[in-house]
Amino acid sequence: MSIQVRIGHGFDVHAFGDGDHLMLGGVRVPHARGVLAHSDGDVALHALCDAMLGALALGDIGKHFPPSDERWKGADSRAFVRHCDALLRERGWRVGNCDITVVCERPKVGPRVQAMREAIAAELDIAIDAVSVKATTTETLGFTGRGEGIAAHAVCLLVRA
Ligand SMILES: Nc1ccn([C@@H]2O[C@H](COP(=O)(O)O)[C@@H](O)[C@H]2O)c(=O)n1
Ligand SMILES: C[C@@]1(CO)OP(=O)(O)OP(=O)(O)OC[C@H]1O
Repeated sequence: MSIQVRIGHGFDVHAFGDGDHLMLGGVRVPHARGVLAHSDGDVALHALCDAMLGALALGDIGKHFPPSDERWKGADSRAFVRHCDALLRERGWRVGNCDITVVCERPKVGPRVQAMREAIAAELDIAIDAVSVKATTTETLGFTGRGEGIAAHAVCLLVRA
């Protein structure tokens, strides 16, 4: 009998830099800082991509979208998610559910969670109740606690498409 589920994990970090907004979970979030990144720096979607790729041992986001490639400069990270989803689907899989945790002191993520879930569910063409987005601070500890950057963890379960 063939395996019917696969699991993947992803983790990403971006340092804060100049700017007036973040892209987070495919949603524009006004903020006093931006992030330093080659693409739009959407840490939540980058972690999700790594979880999707990891579930099928397809490498990581940097392998598929090298930072040395000018095509990805300022890229909308939703395109990375779509590409990863296409890779899964052409192999007979889709995301069954995913769970993302954003780690930062600011901005407050809670008010934008629903919009992020909707954006991600739309990209993956799955039900919104299969997409979880959560947030936590690190109680002022570490680089996130000092407000130097933002991190995200993601896990996803793949099921047969
Ligand atoms: N950037 C963040 C961080 C946290 N939240 C919400 O606040 C709750 C409490 O956070 P703790 O780190 O003290 O556990 C958390 O459960 C989140 O709902 C947030 O919205 N944005
Ligand atoms: C997304 C890519 C695209 O070039 O660059 P960044 O936006 O810097 O993001 P990172 O999380 O470091 O992943 C590496 C790259 O694939």
